[in-house]
Amino acid sequence: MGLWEAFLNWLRSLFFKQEMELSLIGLQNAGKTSLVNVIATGGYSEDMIPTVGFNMRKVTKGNVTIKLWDLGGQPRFRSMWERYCRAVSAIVYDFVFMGFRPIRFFSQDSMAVLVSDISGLFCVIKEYVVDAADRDNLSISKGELHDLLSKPSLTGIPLLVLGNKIDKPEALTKQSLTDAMGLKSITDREVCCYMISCKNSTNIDSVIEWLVKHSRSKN
Ligand SMILES: Nc1nc2c(ncn2[C@@H]2O[C@H](COP(=O)(O)OP(=O)(O)OP(=O)(O)O)[C@@H](O)[C@H]2O)c(=O)[nH]1
Ligand SMILES: [Mg+2]
Repeated sequence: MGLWEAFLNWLRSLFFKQEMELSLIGLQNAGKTSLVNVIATGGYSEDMIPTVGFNMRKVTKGNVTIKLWDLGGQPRFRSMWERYCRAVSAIVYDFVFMGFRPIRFFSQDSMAVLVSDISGLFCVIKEYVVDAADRDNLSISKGELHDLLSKPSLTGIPLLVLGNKIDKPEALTKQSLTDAMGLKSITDREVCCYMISCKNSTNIDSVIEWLVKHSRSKN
């Protein structure tokens, strides 16, 4: 960035403070709190405590202040997702890719692992990964997102879908994620998808850029 441009940005920041409010949702263990940490401080830890209820954190990037609602992903906290998504500038839906290398139906089996996180019965459902029943669970997972988006209170709110943990070899491709979650069928709002790794800070810049772009003027 040239000196002149930096000066202009500084001048702009004095007069045009931007702010945005963001809800981070997704299944337990998806990496939501890790993403908040990476955005806020660049720090990453393997040793995380599941979020109970929610945490709120304010992060400032340039002249943009981002208020992040980091919601718990465990089943008992999911009923509050809608409440915390109302009136925010954008929804970020965070996915986890983990588990085992499936034998068949690569993307679906991987997503079935994701579904197992919804149920909170990871060990039990893990055994169904290559079973046809898991494909039913995949549609439940997809249903979670589409169900949330169908709430009238969330009409038109832009959606950023993040496929996290792409550092893992079993991670889905962006195309598989898009297909598996039926993202193409969402036509009533802006939808964007990035594949990220909090661990390696992959594509975190793009996420921040998207957030800053979607912030709104305070004055
Ligand atoms: N390999 C890998 N692990 C990650 C990544 N991001 C997060 N994790 C790990 O995933 C686990 C869960 O991360 P959290 O950030 O606590 O997940 P969460 O979505 O906040 O979970 P809840 O608060 O229960 O909803 C931790 O062990 C993290 O270290 C990543 O990019 N790659
Ligand atoms: Mg958390």
